[in-house]
Amino acid sequence: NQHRFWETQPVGQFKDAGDTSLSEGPIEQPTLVSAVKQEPYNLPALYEWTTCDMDDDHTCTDVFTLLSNNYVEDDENMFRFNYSKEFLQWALRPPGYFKAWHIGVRVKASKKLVAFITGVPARIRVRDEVVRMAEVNFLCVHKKLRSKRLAPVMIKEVTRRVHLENIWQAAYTAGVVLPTPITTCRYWHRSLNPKKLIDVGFSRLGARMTMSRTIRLYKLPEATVIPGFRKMELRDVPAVTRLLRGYLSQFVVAPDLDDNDVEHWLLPMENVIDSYVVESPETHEVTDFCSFYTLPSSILNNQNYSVLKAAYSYYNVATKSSLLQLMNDALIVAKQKDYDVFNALDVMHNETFLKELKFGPGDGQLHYYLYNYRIRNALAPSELGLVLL
Ligand SMILES: COc1cccc(CC(=N)NC(=O)c2cccnc2OC2CCNCC2)c1
Repeated sequence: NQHRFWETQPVGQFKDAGDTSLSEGPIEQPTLVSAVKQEPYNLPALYEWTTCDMDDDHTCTDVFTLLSNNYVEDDENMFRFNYSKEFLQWALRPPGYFKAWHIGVRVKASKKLVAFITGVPARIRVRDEVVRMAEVNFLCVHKKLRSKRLAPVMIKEVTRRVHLENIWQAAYTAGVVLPTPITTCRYWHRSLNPKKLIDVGFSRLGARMTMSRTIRLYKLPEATVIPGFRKMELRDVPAVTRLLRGYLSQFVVAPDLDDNDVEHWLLPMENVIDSYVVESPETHEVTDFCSFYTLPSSILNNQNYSVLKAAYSYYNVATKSSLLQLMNDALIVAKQKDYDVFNALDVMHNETFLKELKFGPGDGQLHYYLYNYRIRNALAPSELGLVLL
């Protein structure tokens, strides 16, 4: 009965797999917003709903602390995602966001924040339909409250609040298999600081490899190589939007980004999002673009280090350079900025550079899901053009 909850939801059900009579698209039709349940779902006695105002520093600190101590860990419980406050404010306040979708659960007596779930609005294209969706993320229940069936009520509550805004679909990811993934990605890691990665147990010294040989293997040039490679600026937004829309149009599922979205999601912010363009020295045209976001992980028990500084590949478009050369420059910049590791999923055209740039396969998978939208056959990761934070 581990999928007891998901069998009640409008998502692709395992029993429907292979049923070609089921059409692609919404599973349930929208209702009138006035027909949506107006009051929040019931919580267990001692708890209350709270809307987390991410503009308020104290609330932001409460959210940061809950996630820092209770959010996703790797399969061996050696690392835990440690999103920064600035990152959370960026991730949760895109154009058109709803404060009501930043949902917390507090202990009535102490007001302690013990659970969290969020949605942000996004326009996601599925084949040639642009669908208004919620990107649901940061579902977290305090370690001491697990198995109280809080997660299903958190999911129902964010769904209810999304319905109140007349939005009927959602996109989300998970490291676990739920009904039913639209695609399953592998994640890959490129060592930048192999000595630290081996010391903290993230990587292991290769067979017949010495530490000095390993350090040499992952060594990168001090400076980027592509002429005209520079940090993205506000004036680049229209060109980057054009590049991105052109590139993403080839994927089955991808965000439908306009200038406003690109300005929010891709303008560089220190220790949150890094974005670079290649401006042709001859024509001054912007021909390529690469980006990565900053998501450190707490190292749960190591004498010498407490934080793993990790970069996560975001959106990259190469039209004049090769994607290989462009990502090599991204690695060089990440190394310059003292990142320990550069992570990427095998989505979009990423598998064309992973092995050649010395990425190694991670030991887990990331499953992508759509809520209330059926995709007839699961996609290959290379058909997916969506990266969630
Ligand atoms: C190294 O520290 C970790 C701390 C917690 C979990 C994991 C493994 C893991 N689950 N990694 C990913 O999900 C992952 C690997 C590569 C790229 N993006 C990823 O996840 C992103 C996107 C989904 N939301 C979390 C961040 C690693």
